[in-house]
Amino acid sequence: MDTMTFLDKLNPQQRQVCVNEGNILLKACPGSGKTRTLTYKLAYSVQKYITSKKLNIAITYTNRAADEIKERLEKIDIPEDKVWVGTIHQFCLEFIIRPYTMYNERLRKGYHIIDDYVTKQYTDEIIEELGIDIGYDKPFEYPEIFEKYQTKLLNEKEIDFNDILSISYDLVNQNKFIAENIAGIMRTILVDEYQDTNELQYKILSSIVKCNKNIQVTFVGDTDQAIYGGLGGVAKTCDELQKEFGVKFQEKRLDGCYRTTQRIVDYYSNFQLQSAKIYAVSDIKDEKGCLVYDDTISKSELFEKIAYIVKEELSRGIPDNEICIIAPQWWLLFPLSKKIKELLPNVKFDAPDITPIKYDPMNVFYLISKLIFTESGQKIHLRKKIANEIIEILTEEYKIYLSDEIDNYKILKIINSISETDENGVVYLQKAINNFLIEIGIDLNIESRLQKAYEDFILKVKDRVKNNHLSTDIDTFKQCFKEKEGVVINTFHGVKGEEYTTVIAFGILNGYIPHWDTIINKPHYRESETKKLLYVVCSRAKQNLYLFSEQGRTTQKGAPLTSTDEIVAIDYKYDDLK
Ligand SMILES: Nc1ncnc2c1ncn2[C@@H]1O[C@H](COP(=O)(O)OP(=O)(O)OP(=O)(O)O)[C@@H](O)[C@H]1O
Repeated sequence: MDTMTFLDKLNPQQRQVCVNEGNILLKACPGSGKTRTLTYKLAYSVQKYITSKKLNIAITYTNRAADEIKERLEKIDIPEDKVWVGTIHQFCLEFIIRPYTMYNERLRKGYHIIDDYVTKQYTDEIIEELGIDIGYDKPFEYPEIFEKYQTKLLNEKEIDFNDILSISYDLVNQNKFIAENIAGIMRTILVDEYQDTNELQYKILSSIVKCNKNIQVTFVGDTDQAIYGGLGGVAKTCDELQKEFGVKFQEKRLDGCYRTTQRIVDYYSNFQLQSAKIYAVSDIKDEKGCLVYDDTISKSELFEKIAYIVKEELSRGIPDNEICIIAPQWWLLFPLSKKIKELLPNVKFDAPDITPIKYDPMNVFYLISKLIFTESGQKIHLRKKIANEIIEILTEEYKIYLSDEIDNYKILKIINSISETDENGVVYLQKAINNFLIEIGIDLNIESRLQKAYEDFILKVKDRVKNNHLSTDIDTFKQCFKEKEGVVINTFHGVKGEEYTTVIAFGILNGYIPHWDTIINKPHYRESETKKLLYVVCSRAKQNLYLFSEQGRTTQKGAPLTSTDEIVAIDYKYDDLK
């Protein structure tokens, strides 16, 4: 697509941000087109410097957001070799850790990345060994737990997600040539949801930018949506960014909300911390839609009511992927997911975390599984990329020697020749992975680190199947890798940045939102944290919003949970729930 054609799809303020050559801090309200602008800015930079080999980088907070931007870029036909889109952890792995492994003592002899599942396994073991009761505290608030955990990782040659950041920072900070090399291949760095960026992430990026002040940096976000403060997210000001990066930043804003009706905007403005009036500018701005809050429904009736709402919305012509059901935590969604599938057997559901295999593109067994469970004749380009990634992880991270004849072609040939031998997905997965490894010349009995990672992976799959009462047929496994489709079931945090015609949220109870940890340990942040999360939740809806503080849930000791104070405090004339 020609450059001008896609810029036409932006308003003048958004277009200005796209064509601006300086560094920008863009702050704006939900639905104002921040992600749209960032995507087009990326596309604009590619088109403007079409003959340049330099890369245009977009850093997103989640894998889902990265996929969304990639899809949008695909639609406007942007050459993919000029852009890179992914999370900060993927950025660090791809541009810093993998190419410069030999410059880090800890990584040099091989390493592998563990996820939060293994971290929890380790911390649970350590807590038991130490015999301490941590209550609602986070394990790493106890230095003795943290120390033992670190020793465990060192012994196992493992690194976790935090290590990815700290090792990356050490690499770019202690070896100027690494930062210079990376800076030399980049043209732009755009960061979405910047309010959730932590100090270390800013430092990694600034170490690179300081080596090439021609890199154009853009931070995009909304401080009212800063829901990861607990994980160290900091929304820096323009001055702070200038100090950190050593270059000038201009602050820019976008006005108007393209997503939502004015009624919903006015409602979620009750949770806004900064008082700036938001105007709906979409075609549906004057629609009444539906705005329901119910704090009388009992827990036992809730799932049937939600199923009824979904059915009604579908019958009114709302597409399934325009409806989402959300709750503060995954464990609240497992029983909902099971029940609603029974109640609405003909409706498709997309529950990204209620699947046997967790999305984890940095895990070699996830990548092998993806090749095993997806069609061999489709998306050949992507399959080749995954095969290359598998070779890279095995040789670079696990330091396994593969014979010269193992290339992406051979990997795909082996995977494609594996036939379905078992109806049980878990058994088939194990057999297929083992066959594959034998065929490429890897003996798990010799490669102990790979064997441990394999066992962790299979254990996690089994746990997920058991805990979520999932079916083990092969189709359930194939489903994990299908394109997103159906009514979305996700957490409040998981739908950040997304939008749906109808949002159905439940579990709005003191103890869940705000979480006990906030109520007990950080009471002074209680109001702001709760309001920010409710602001994010309600601003996902384009037209219809159903909120529930169901009755009948209790604490572990049996005390009833009450409706979240911050929503009860709102004086609003809601629609009746039919
Ligand atoms: N200029 C525009 N014309 C028409 N639609 C627009 C325009 N700008 C944005 N939109 C649409 O408005 C919706 C919200 O845009 P986007 O997701 O980029 O907002 P955002 O500011 O990133 O929101 P959030 O802060 O909630 O993540 C999208 O459907 C987008 O396509």
